[in-house]
Amino acid sequence: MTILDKIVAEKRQEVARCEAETSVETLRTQPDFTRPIISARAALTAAGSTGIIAEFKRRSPSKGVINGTAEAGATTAGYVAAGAAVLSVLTDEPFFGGTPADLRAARAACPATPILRKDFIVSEYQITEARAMGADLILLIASCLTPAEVRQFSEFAHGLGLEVLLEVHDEAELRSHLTDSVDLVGVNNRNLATFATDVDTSARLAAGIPSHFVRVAESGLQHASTILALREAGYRGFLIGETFMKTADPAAALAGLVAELSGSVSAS
Ligand SMILES: O=P(O)(O)OC[C@@H](O)[C@@H](O)c1c[nH]c2ccccc12
Repeated sequence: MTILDKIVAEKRQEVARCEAETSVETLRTQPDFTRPIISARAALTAAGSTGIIAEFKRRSPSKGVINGTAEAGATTAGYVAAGAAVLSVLTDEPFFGGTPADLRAARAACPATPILRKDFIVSEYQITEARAMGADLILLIASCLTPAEVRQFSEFAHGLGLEVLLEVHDEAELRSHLTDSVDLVGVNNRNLATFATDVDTSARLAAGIPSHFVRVAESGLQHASTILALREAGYRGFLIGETFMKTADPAAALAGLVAELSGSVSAS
C-alpha cells in the first residue's frame, strides 16, 4: 500500500463523516457558495503575471513539519503583496496539517486572488465543500481517479462555476486522463507514490500538453532559472510550497524569487 493509497482510504472515511455532519443543502446556503469566481486561468495568462501559485503548507508526509507557526490569513496576504498570481491552500489535516479554516482565512484575507483548494478529491461532496469554503478552483489528481471520474468531477465543478486543475505525473497518466473538460494541466514533479522529486518531469511532459490548456509545473521548484526555463517550455503556472514555507518569512522568500524573475536582482 503506497502513501497515496493510505491518504485516499482515509479521505473516503473523512468525506463520509463530513457528509453525515453537514448536508449538501447546508453547504449550498453558506455565504461564499454564490460569490463570483475569480479565474486562475486568467490570472496566470495575464500579461506580466508572475505565474506563481504560492502554497500554504504546514507539513507533508515526505518532509514532516515545514512550518509550525505560520498563520494562513497573514501568510497568504503576504504572498499576494509579494506578487503571487494564485494561492493554493492545503485543506487535508491528517497528512498535511491543513484545514478548511485555513482556506476560509485565506479567502477573507485575499478577496481578489484565485484560491486552489488543495486536497485529495474523491467525491462530488468535496467539490461542493470547496465552493462553500470560498475556493475558485479544485485539484483533480489523476493517480487517485479514473478517467471517467475526472470527466464527471470536472463537469460537476464547472456546474458550480469552479475551474479545474488536473494533475498528472507521467506520460501514461497524461494519455489516459487528459480531457477537454479540465482547464489547467499540472505536472507534478513529485511522484506521490514514492515522493521522488525530479523537476525534469515538467520539461519532459510539456510538449504532450496541448496549448489550449494552461500548463502548470508543480513541486520541487526553488530557482528563478528553473522557472524561466519552464516558461520557455510553455508553462504559465508554477506551484511552490516548501521553498517559501520553510523560511521564517514565506512572503519575503516569494518577493526574492519575483525580484530574480523580473531581473531586478541577479540570480547569483
Ligand atoms: O512544496 P513543493 O515541493 O513546492 O510542492 C508544492 C505542491 O506542488 C505540492 O504540495 C503538491 C502537488 N500536488 C499535490 C497533491 C497533494 C498534496 C500536495 C501536492
